[in-house]
Amino acid sequence: MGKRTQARACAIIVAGGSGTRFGNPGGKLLIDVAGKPLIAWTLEAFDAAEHVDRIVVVCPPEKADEMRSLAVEPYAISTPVAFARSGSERQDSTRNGLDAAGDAFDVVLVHDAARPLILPETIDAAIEALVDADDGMDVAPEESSDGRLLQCRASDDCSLHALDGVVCGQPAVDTLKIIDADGCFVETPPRAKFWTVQTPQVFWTESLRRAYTWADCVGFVGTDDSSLVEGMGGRVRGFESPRDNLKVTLPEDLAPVEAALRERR
Ligand SMILES: Nc1ccn([C@@H]2O[C@H](COP(=O)(O)OP(=O)(O)OP(=O)(O)O)[C@@H](O)[C@H]2O)c(=O)n1
Ligand SMILES: C[C@](O)(CO)[C@H](O)COP(=O)(O)O
Repeated sequence: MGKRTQARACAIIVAGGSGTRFGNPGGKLLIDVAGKPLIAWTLEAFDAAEHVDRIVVVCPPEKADEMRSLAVEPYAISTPVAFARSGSERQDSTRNGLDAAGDAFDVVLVHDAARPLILPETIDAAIEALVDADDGMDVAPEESSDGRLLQCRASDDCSLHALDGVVCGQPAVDTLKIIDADGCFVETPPRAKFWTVQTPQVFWTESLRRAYTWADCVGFVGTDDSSLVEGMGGRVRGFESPRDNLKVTLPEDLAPVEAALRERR
């Protein structure tokens, strides 16, 4: 039984990047931000989320002890935390985290360790949005316009759920441009067709597993996990969440993140 829903949920916190664009030699996830290691803020948010039953931190094996002693143990995190080995691409890290999650969880959430402003209530609400989408669902077979199966009744190859995943993000607010090889603008597509998305990205475990199997078969590499589920023909919806869920990517990202965390304290 989950802490509050009937769905058991495991959070996969991907923390295996090198932080090249941030530029700190030891990486960015253990730097002090508003009095705590950056990743400790992220872990505390998942610990405080009522629906998260387990946390898997995916990082280089030689960093796991340091992460545990600096960012887990000092913060009295009560949700069980396990560690898994990261891979060379983010997608490899998620795959390893998914393997480490095991078979006991109905739902998995993939979250960038580098997004410490995530709120427990956003995490819980995103899980509820996925689970509640099944209420009163019609599981009649449904096909997309190009004939891919989106949803069906009982079969090994398709989901019994209304949605395969929900992804935190927002409808785009800026005007978007398509560029040519010289970097010149060639088109301004209608903004209403776009969302910008972040993490957490929440999936039924079996849907994300099938998506990773599909991606391995066809050699698909995406910049987020949702793109694998979309690619296999799954149904994913955006979950509108606070805009301040910034990823610490560049050095200048630190000041607004630190200010927001200090204000929360
Ligand atoms: N092989 C990788 C690459 C990235 N990540 C994680 O994915 C998240 C998003 O990546 P990003 O913030 O872009 O981090 P880095 O890959 O570390 O940054 P850079 O590209 O500048 O090296 C981060 O929490 C990062 O640790 C990961 O677990 N494994
Ligand atoms: C998954 C992600 O956070 C969605 O916005 C993002 O794509 C990861 O960042 P990266 O720079 O592509 O690793």
